[in-house]
Amino acid sequence: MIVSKLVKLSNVNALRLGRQIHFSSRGVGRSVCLAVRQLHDNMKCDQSVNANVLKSKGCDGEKPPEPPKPSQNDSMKWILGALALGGLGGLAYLLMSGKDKEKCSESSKPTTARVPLLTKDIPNKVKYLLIGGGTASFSAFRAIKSHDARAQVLMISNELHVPYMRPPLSKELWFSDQKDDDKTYRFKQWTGSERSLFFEPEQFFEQPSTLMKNDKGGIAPVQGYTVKRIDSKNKKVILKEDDYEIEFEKCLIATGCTPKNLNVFESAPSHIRNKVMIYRTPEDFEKLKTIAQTKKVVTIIGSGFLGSELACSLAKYGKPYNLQVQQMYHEGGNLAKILPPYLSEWTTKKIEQYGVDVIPNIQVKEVSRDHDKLKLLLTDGRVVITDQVVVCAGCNANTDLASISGLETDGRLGGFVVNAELEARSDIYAAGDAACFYDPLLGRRRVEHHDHSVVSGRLAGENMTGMNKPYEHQSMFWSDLGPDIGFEGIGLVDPSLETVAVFAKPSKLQRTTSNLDDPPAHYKAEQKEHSSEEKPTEKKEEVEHKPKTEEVKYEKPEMAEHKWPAFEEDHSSPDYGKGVIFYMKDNKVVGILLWNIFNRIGLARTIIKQDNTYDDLNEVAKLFAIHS
Ligand SMILES: Cc1cc2nc3c(=O)[nH]c(=O)nc-3n(C[C@H](O)[C@H](O)[C@H](O)COP(=O)(O)OP(=O)(O)OC[C@H]3O[C@@H](n4cnc5c(N)ncnc54)[C@H](O)[C@@H]3O)c2cc1C
Repeated sequence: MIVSKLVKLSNVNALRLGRQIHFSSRGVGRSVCLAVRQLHDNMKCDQSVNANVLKSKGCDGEKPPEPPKPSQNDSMKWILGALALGGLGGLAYLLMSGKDKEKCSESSKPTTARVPLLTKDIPNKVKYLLIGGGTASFSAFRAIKSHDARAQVLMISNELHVPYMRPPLSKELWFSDQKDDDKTYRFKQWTGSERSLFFEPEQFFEQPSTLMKNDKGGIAPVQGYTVKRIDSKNKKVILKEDDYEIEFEKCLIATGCTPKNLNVFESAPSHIRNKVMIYRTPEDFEKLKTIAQTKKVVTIIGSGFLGSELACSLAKYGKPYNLQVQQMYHEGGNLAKILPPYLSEWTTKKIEQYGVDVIPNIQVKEVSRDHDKLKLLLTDGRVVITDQVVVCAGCNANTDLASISGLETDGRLGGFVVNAELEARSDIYAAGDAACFYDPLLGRRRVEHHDHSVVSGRLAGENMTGMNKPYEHQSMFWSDLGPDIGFEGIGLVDPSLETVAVFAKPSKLQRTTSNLDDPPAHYKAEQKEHSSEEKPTEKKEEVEHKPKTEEVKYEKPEMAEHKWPAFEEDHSSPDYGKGVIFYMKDNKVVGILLWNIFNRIGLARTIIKQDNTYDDLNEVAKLFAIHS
């Protein structure tokens, strides 16, 4: 039976070309097959152009509270805190720390203190220095350690956590059974086993004060400190807190990015700003969870990955609390900057079925306070009342230290400009969200995805040990939206490019089974440096590191287990259950999105790497076994 449909393209202004491709399938109902070829305008709809940055951790939407300054007072507080732990000075410590709590009752700031409390306990000379305590930095550490077994690595982070991964913050953690006071942030992985958000437990890490004494090496995170400048000539970094200087031989900049806010909120008074947040950290997760349990309406602004994932997760999490979840954005549909318009439209309908009130094609024009709620006046004249706004409007690369350090940033893409070896200046590298790198195959790029931070961090780490390898391994990304949508992408996934798509109906059973048996490639990415193929060929001295109490891999949880509510099937619209979307440039495949198809990202990577022109993409699509 041959069933084919031509997709009705909507909101496409120029040069549209629709084409049907027919597939035969022996199974009844298995082959709604479709291919669309289109060339359309880029959707120019970034709500947050010129938006300034507002960090979310502060009380009442103000700037995040600074961790305590390293002063005599700190020492006193620390000593009193220690006494409190011993049960002797508890009251005194509580009195001191209670001051902060009072000042900032709605704050999502971390509760731990700066490590170390005084900069004198930070080594002033190290071989490897990492700026930023996120995924890219930690991946660089692993690569350095596997090539330089006794490496002593100092990591400086302005967060008060040891390194952790961010993706579960908008997905798995919302479905976890963890108790509200469990700060290990445990969640269920793909295989059903549990793990923590943190890559390694606290005891894996060295103290900064003892790092240089440990001849077996290790990594010491300096937490709650900001690097304000790099002196690239004299190879040292200068801390913002008290101008403390640290010399290095090799330095990595992996400062990530900061979520954007919107001018309409940023310019509002604090009694409005305290009901507006951005979302990036475990503290933001905690804060939003409490709001979801206690308030009536949460409004998410933004159509991208984060906004869409959070909307779906909140819709499910908030059901027992009767939470109403709204998602509004400037674009015409969810993920409009990733998906072709017809697929974005279809996804939007699905998200509505999950229980999210989606309001597309609008911006917030004005905001005011309505008793204990916010009143949003939209550009189409509508008024929306909400308890909390969560702005998910993209990210700005953290490049504050660039110009003062004589480092180039990319005016168009943002981020520190680095070459294919990820080097910005001699012995200074950049990786992760903050790096604007040269991809020899696809040109200059900046990528904000977990796997990219793993892959680029690893490459930078290897090159810091002298490997001098170019960027060759294409990273991938993924997203999960409710029970019916999961996808993985690679390369240039940009709907302003010409796209060709082939779809078939999904088989939910197969998805579940195959995922459990063979997790997709991205879950293996983090383990890759431990695999034999990645190990250096020359013999390295074996060095025992601190005991690992936990496996480091991150595996995607099985969404089917989360018992999403059953939805009415909508038979009136096409079913884009499962398919492959090719993104084309100069007749070559430069990006691939695998829609509800898993474990095939390696094949997609190979196709992009081959850099071929294809006469018939049907044949290429068949390689992905979309009907099996
Ligand atoms: C909620 C959420 C969900 C996500 N889900 C996905 C997903 O499903 N799939 C996917 O592919 N990607 C996802 N991402 C994106 C992914 O997590 C990021 O691309 C990744 O974390 C980037 O890693 P990084 O190390 O470059 O930056 P970060 O993780 O941001 O780390 C940078 C660190 O540097 C610190 N820092 C910044 N400036 C300084 C300074 N001057 N001095 C000291 N420290 C500094 C920052 O505070 C931060 O701790 C998600 C992101 C978020 C927020």
